[in-house]
Amino acid sequence: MNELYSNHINLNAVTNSEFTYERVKAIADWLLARVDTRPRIAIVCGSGLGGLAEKVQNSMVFAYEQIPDFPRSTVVGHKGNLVIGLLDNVPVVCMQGRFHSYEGYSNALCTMPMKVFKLMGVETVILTCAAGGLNLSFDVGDIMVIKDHVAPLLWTLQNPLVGLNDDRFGPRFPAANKIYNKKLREEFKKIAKDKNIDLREGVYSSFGGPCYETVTELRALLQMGVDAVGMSTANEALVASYCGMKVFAIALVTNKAVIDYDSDNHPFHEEVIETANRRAQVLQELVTEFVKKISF
Ligand SMILES: O=P(O)(O)O[C@H]1O[C@H](CO)[C@@H](O)[C@H]1O
Ligand SMILES: Nc1nc2[nH]cnc2c(=O)[nH]1
Repeated sequence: MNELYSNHINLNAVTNSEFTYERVKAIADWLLARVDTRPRIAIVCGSGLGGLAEKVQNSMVFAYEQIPDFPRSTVVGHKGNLVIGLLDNVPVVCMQGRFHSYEGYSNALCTMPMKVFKLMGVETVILTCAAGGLNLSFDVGDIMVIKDHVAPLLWTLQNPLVGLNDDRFGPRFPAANKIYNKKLREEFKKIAKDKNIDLREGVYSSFGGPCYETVTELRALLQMGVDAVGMSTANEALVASYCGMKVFAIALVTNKAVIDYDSDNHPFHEEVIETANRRAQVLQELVTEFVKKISF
Protein backbone atom coordinates (compact mmCIF):
# COMPACT_ATOMS: atom_id res chain seq x y z
CA MET A 1 0.00 0.00 0.00
CA ASN A 2 1.07 3.57 -0.69
CA GLU A 3 3.92 2.46 -2.91
CA LEU A 4 4.02 5.95 -4.41
CA TYR A 5 5.03 7.48 -1.13
CA SER A 6 7.79 5.04 -0.38
CA ASN A 7 9.23 5.28 -3.90
CA HIS A 8 9.01 9.02 -4.38
CA ILE A 9 11.58 11.22 -2.80
CA ASN A 10 9.90 14.41 -3.93
CA LEU A 11 6.13 14.40 -3.72
CA ASN A 12 6.19 17.89 -5.12
CA ALA A 13 7.24 16.32 -8.40
CA VAL A 14 4.27 13.95 -8.66
CA THR A 15 2.49 14.82 -11.87
CA ASN A 16 -0.90 14.22 -13.27
CA SER A 17 0.57 11.34 -15.31
CA GLU A 18 1.36 9.37 -12.16
CA PHE A 19 -2.32 9.16 -11.35
CA THR A 20 -3.51 7.12 -14.30
CA TYR A 21 -7.19 6.42 -14.72
CA GLU A 22 -6.57 2.86 -13.51
CA ARG A 23 -4.75 4.02 -10.39
CA VAL A 24 -7.48 6.50 -9.47
CA LYS A 25 -10.15 3.92 -10.23
CA ALA A 26 -8.44 1.49 -7.88
CA ILE A 27 -8.77 4.07 -5.06
CA ALA A 28 -12.44 4.74 -5.91
CA ASP A 29 -13.17 1.01 -6.07
CA TRP A 30 -11.35 0.42 -2.77
CA LEU A 31 -13.65 2.96 -1.11
CA LEU A 32 -16.84 1.82 -2.82
CA ALA A 33 -16.16 -1.77 -1.80
CA ARG A 34 -16.25 -0.67 1.84
CA VAL A 35 -19.45 1.39 1.93
CA ASP A 36 -23.07 0.93 0.92
CA THR A 37 -23.55 4.66 0.38
CA ARG A 38 -23.22 5.98 -3.18
CA PRO A 39 -22.55 9.71 -2.74
CA ARG A 40 -23.35 12.13 -5.53
CA ILE A 41 -22.09 15.11 -3.52
CA ALA A 42 -18.55 15.62 -2.22
CA ILE A 43 -17.64 18.22 0.39
CA VAL A 44 -14.15 19.48 1.16
CA CYS A 45 -13.79 20.98 4.63
CA GLY A 46 -11.31 23.84 4.88
CA SER A 47 -9.16 24.96 7.82
CA GLY A 48 -11.12 24.62 11.05
CA LEU A 49 -14.27 23.65 9.16
CA GLY A 50 -14.02 19.89 9.57
CA GLY A 51 -16.86 19.84 12.12
CA LEU A 52 -19.27 19.42 9.21
CA ALA A 53 -17.95 15.90 8.68
CA GLU A 54 -18.97 15.10 12.24
CA LYS A 55 -22.60 15.79 11.30
CA VAL A 56 -22.47 12.95 8.80
CA GLN A 57 -24.51 10.00 10.08
CA ASN A 58 -24.18 6.25 9.52
CA SER A 59 -20.67 7.17 8.53
CA MET A 60 -17.64 5.17 7.59
CA VAL A 61 -14.49 7.10 8.47
CA PHE A 62 -11.27 6.36 6.60
CA ALA A 63 -8.07 7.94 7.88
CA TYR A 64 -6.16 9.14 4.82
CA GLU A 65 -3.23 6.88 5.66
CA GLN A 66 -5.53 3.85 5.39
CA ILE A 67 -6.51 4.67 1.82
CA PRO A 68 -4.19 3.34 -0.89
CA ASP A 69 -2.18 6.07 -2.65
CA PHE A 70 -3.73 8.87 -0.58
CA PRO A 71 -1.54 11.67 0.79
CA ARG A 72 -1.63 12.55 4.49
CA SER A 73 -2.90 15.73 6.15
CA THR A 74 -0.20 17.61 8.01
CA VAL A 75 -1.92 20.91 8.88
CA VAL A 76 -3.55 21.96 12.16
CA GLY A 77 -7.32 22.14 11.62
CA HIS A 78 -7.26 19.38 8.97
CA LYS A 79 -7.99 16.03 10.61
CA GLY A 80 -7.21 13.86 7.63
CA ASN A 81 -10.29 11.67 7.32
CA LEU A 82 -12.52 10.76 4.45
CA VAL A 83 -16.04 10.44 5.80
CA ILE A 84 -18.74 8.71 3.79
CA GLY A 85 -22.33 8.67 5.03
CA LEU A 86 -25.54 10.68 5.21
CA LEU A 87 -25.76 14.42 5.80
CA ASP A 88 -29.38 14.98 6.72
CA ASN A 89 -30.21 11.82 4.77
CA VAL A 90 -28.25 12.88 1.68
CA PRO A 91 -25.37 10.56 0.75
CA VAL A 92 -22.09 12.49 0.82
CA VAL A 93 -18.37 11.95 0.82
CA CYS A 94 -16.57 14.47 2.93
CA MET A 95 -12.88 15.36 3.11
CA GLN A 96 -12.14 16.34 6.68
CA GLY A 97 -8.99 18.14 5.70
CA ARG A 98 -7.44 18.86 2.32
CA PHE A 99 -3.97 18.85 0.77
CA HIS A 100 -1.96 21.98 0.07
CA SER A 101 1.08 22.54 -2.08
CA TYR A 102 2.94 24.06 0.90
CA GLU A 103 2.83 20.62 2.54
CA GLY A 104 5.23 19.54 -0.20
CA TYR A 105 2.58 18.04 -2.46
CA SER A 106 2.31 18.90 -6.12
CA ASN A 107 -1.00 20.35 -7.20
CA ALA A 108 -1.63 17.15 -9.16
CA LEU A 109 -1.44 15.26 -5.88
CA CYS A 110 -3.45 17.87 -3.94
CA THR A 111 -6.30 17.56 -6.41
CA MET A 112 -6.19 13.82 -7.03
CA PRO A 113 -9.16 13.24 -4.66
CA MET A 114 -11.37 15.16 -7.13
CA LYS A 115 -10.71 12.45 -9.70
CA VAL A 116 -11.49 9.79 -7.11
CA PHE A 117 -14.81 11.52 -6.44
CA LYS A 118 -15.57 11.57 -10.15
CA LEU A 119 -14.99 7.83 -10.42
CA MET A 120 -17.10 7.23 -7.31
CA GLY A 121 -20.05 8.78 -9.14
CA VAL A 122 -19.98 12.24 -7.55
CA GLU A 123 -21.74 14.93 -9.60
CA THR A 124 -21.30 18.02 -7.42
CA VAL A 125 -18.33 19.19 -5.39
CA ILE A 126 -18.70 21.69 -2.56
CA LEU A 127 -15.45 23.33 -1.51
CA THR A 128 -15.00 25.34 1.67
CA CYS A 129 -11.94 27.26 2.76
CA ALA A 130 -10.56 29.86 5.10
CA ALA A 131 -9.29 33.04 3.48
CA GLY A 132 -7.98 36.50 4.21
CA GLY A 133 -10.48 39.25 3.39
CA LEU A 134 -9.08 41.76 0.95
CA ASN A 135 -12.21 43.58 -0.15
CA LEU A 136 -12.29 46.65 2.09
CA SER A 137 -15.95 46.17 2.91
CA PHE A 138 -15.45 42.60 4.18
CA ASP A 139 -15.42 41.76 7.88
CA VAL A 140 -13.88 38.84 9.69
CA GLY A 141 -16.53 36.10 9.83
CA ASP A 142 -18.08 36.97 6.45
CA ILE A 143 -18.95 34.11 4.13
CA MET A 144 -18.06 34.66 0.49
CA VAL A 145 -19.48 32.67 -2.39
CA ILE A 146 -16.65 32.24 -4.88
CA LYS A 147 -17.55 33.29 -8.42
CA ASP A 148 -14.08 33.14 -9.99
CA HIS A 149 -10.44 32.77 -9.10
CA VAL A 150 -6.96 34.09 -9.82
CA ALA A 151 -4.36 31.45 -9.11
CA PRO A 152 -0.81 32.25 -10.22
CA LEU A 153 0.44 28.72 -9.42
CA LEU A 154 -1.97 27.37 -11.99
CA TRP A 155 -0.26 29.52 -14.65
CA THR A 156 2.87 27.42 -14.19
CA LEU A 157 3.91 23.77 -14.46
CA GLN A 158 2.20 23.42 -11.08
CA ASN A 159 -1.12 23.43 -12.92
CA PRO A 160 -2.62 20.12 -11.78
CA LEU A 161 -3.62 19.22 -15.34
CA VAL A 162 -0.05 19.27 -16.65
CA GLY A 163 1.04 15.87 -17.92
CA LEU A 164 -0.49 13.27 -20.18
CA ASN A 165 -4.20 13.87 -20.51
CA ASP A 166 -6.69 11.05 -20.20
CA ASP A 167 -9.91 12.02 -21.95
CA ARG A 168 -11.86 9.73 -19.63
CA PHE A 169 -11.31 12.36 -16.93
CA GLY A 170 -11.72 15.47 -19.06
CA PRO A 171 -10.51 17.41 -22.11
CA ARG A 172 -6.90 18.42 -22.80
CA PHE A 173 -7.86 22.09 -22.96
CA PRO A 174 -10.69 22.70 -20.48
CA ALA A 175 -12.43 26.07 -20.27
CA ALA A 176 -11.90 27.89 -16.98
CA ASN A 177 -14.34 30.77 -17.31
CA LYS A 178 -17.35 28.95 -15.88
CA ILE A 179 -15.88 26.85 -13.12
CA TYR A 180 -18.18 28.06 -10.33
CA ASN A 181 -21.69 26.96 -11.26
CA LYS A 182 -24.06 29.91 -11.47
CA LYS A 183 -27.24 27.99 -10.61
CA LEU A 184 -25.64 26.57 -7.48
CA ARG A 185 -24.47 30.04 -6.44
CA GLU A 186 -28.00 31.37 -6.87
CA GLU A 187 -29.43 28.45 -4.90
CA PHE A 188 -27.03 29.01 -2.03
CA LYS A 189 -27.78 32.74 -1.96
CA LYS A 190 -31.49 31.99 -1.77
CA ILE A 191 -30.96 29.70 1.21
CA ALA A 192 -28.88 32.33 3.01
CA LYS A 193 -31.53 34.97 2.30
CA ASP A 194 -34.29 32.78 3.73
CA LYS A 195 -32.21 32.30 6.85
CA ASN A 196 -31.34 36.01 7.08
CA ILE A 197 -27.66 35.25 6.81
CA ASP A 198 -25.58 37.91 5.04
CA LEU A 199 -23.43 36.64 2.22
CA ARG A 200 -20.72 38.10 0.06
CA GLU A 201 -19.83 37.03 -3.42
CA GLY A 202 -16.45 37.58 -4.97
CA VAL A 203 -13.17 36.50 -6.47
CA TYR A 204 -10.81 34.19 -4.59
CA SER A 205 -7.10 34.07 -5.17
CA SER A 206 -4.84 31.27 -4.08
CA PHE A 207 -1.12 31.28 -3.52
CA GLY A 208 1.17 28.38 -2.72
CA GLY A 209 1.86 29.47 0.85
CA PRO A 210 2.86 28.69 3.51
CA CYS A 211 3.71 32.35 4.03
CA TYR A 212 0.88 34.83 3.95
CA GLU A 213 1.15 37.64 1.39
CA THR A 214 3.27 40.75 1.36
CA VAL A 215 1.54 44.12 1.43
CA THR A 216 2.45 44.82 -2.18
CA GLU A 217 1.17 41.44 -3.35
CA LEU A 218 -2.13 42.12 -1.60
CA ARG A 219 -2.38 45.59 -3.08
CA ALA A 220 -1.78 44.18 -6.55
CA LEU A 221 -4.49 41.54 -5.99
CA LEU A 222 -6.89 44.22 -4.82
CA GLN A 223 -6.26 46.12 -8.05
CA MET A 224 -7.01 42.94 -10.00
CA GLY A 225 -10.41 42.66 -8.36
CA VAL A 226 -9.60 39.92 -5.86
CA ASP A 227 -11.79 39.87 -2.74
CA ALA A 228 -10.27 37.12 -0.63
CA VAL A 229 -7.02 35.21 -0.61
CA GLY A 230 -6.05 31.72 0.48
CA MET A 231 -3.81 28.76 -0.34
CA SER A 232 -6.18 26.13 -1.75
CA THR A 233 -9.55 25.61 -3.47
CA ALA A 234 -8.77 27.04 -6.95
CA ASN A 235 -6.75 23.93 -7.84
CA GLU A 236 -9.52 21.61 -6.63
CA ALA A 237 -12.21 23.65 -8.38
CA LEU A 238 -10.28 23.50 -11.64
CA VAL A 239 -9.85 19.73 -11.53
CA ALA A 240 -13.41 19.03 -10.39
CA SER A 241 -14.75 21.17 -13.22
CA TYR A 242 -12.35 19.56 -15.73
CA CYS A 243 -13.76 16.18 -14.66
CA GLY A 244 -17.26 17.39 -15.52
CA MET A 245 -18.52 17.82 -11.96
CA LYS A 246 -20.48 20.88 -10.86
CA VAL A 247 -18.49 23.11 -8.52
CA PHE A 248 -19.64 25.33 -5.69
CA ALA A 249 -17.17 27.02 -3.35
CA ILE A 250 -17.30 29.29 -0.33
CA ALA A 251 -14.55 31.11 1.53
CA LEU A 252 -14.89 32.08 5.15
CA VAL A 253 -13.12 35.36 5.82
CA THR A 254 -11.04 34.38 8.84
CA ASN A 255 -8.80 37.44 8.99
CA LYS A 256 -8.32 40.79 7.34
CA ALA A 257 -5.53 41.03 4.79
CA VAL A 258 -3.07 43.71 5.88
CA ILE A 259 -2.60 46.28 3.13
CA ASP A 260 -1.02 49.03 5.20
CA TYR A 261 2.79 48.98 5.05
CA ASP A 262 3.12 50.31 8.59
CA SER A 263 0.47 48.20 10.28
CA ASP A 264 1.42 46.21 13.38
CA ASN A 265 -1.20 43.57 12.51
CA HIS A 266 -0.39 40.33 10.80
CA PRO A 267 -2.28 37.15 9.92
CA PHE A 268 -1.69 33.97 11.91
CA HIS A 269 -3.12 30.48 11.67
CA GLU A 270 -4.49 30.41 15.23
CA GLU A 271 -6.73 33.36 14.34
CA VAL A 272 -7.82 31.53 11.19
CA ILE A 273 -8.82 28.46 13.20
CA GLU A 274 -10.44 30.53 15.93
CA THR A 275 -12.66 32.41 13.44
CA ALA A 276 -13.49 29.16 11.64
CA ASN A 277 -14.57 27.58 14.92
CA ARG A 278 -16.69 30.61 15.74
CA ARG A 279 -18.49 30.57 12.37
CA ALA A 280 -18.53 26.81 11.83
CA GLN A 281 -22.10 26.37 12.98
CA VAL A 282 -23.55 28.92 10.54
CA LEU A 283 -21.55 27.45 7.74
CA GLN A 284 -22.65 23.94 8.61
CA GLU A 285 -26.28 25.03 8.71
CA LEU A 286 -26.02 26.63 5.27
CA VAL A 287 -24.14 23.78 3.66
CA THR A 288 -26.49 21.13 5.12
CA GLU A 289 -29.54 22.97 3.80
CA PHE A 290 -27.81 23.45 0.45
CA VAL A 291 -26.95 19.76 0.18
CA LYS A 292 -30.59 18.88 0.84
CA LYS A 293 -31.79 21.32 -1.85
CA ILE A 294 -29.42 20.20 -4.55
CA SER A 295 -29.85 16.50 -3.89
CA PHE A 296 -33.19 16.38 -5.72
O1 LIG B 1 -7.70 26.82 2.41
P1 LIG B 1 -7.81 26.19 3.74
O2 LIG B 1 -7.32 24.79 3.72
O3 LIG B 1 -9.19 26.29 4.30
O4 LIG B 1 -6.85 26.98 4.76
C1 LIG B 1 -6.31 28.28 4.65
O5 LIG B 1 -5.83 28.61 5.92
C2 LIG B 1 -4.45 28.16 6.07
C3 LIG B 1 -3.60 29.34 6.50
O6 LIG B 1 -4.03 29.87 7.70
C4 LIG B 1 -4.03 27.69 4.70
O7 LIG B 1 -4.08 26.28 4.66
C5 LIG B 1 -5.05 28.32 3.80
O8 LIG B 1 -5.20 27.61 2.59
N1 LIG C 1 -2.91 33.17 1.62
C1 LIG C 1 -3.71 33.33 2.65
N2 LIG C 1 -4.36 32.27 3.14
C2 LIG C 1 -5.17 32.45 4.18
N3 LIG C 1 -5.93 31.58 4.83
C3 LIG C 1 -6.58 32.25 5.82
N4 LIG C 1 -6.24 33.53 5.81
C4 LIG C 1 -5.36 33.69 4.79
C5 LIG C 1 -4.66 34.81 4.26
O1 LIG C 1 -4.76 35.94 4.74
N5 LIG C 1 -3.85 34.57 3.19
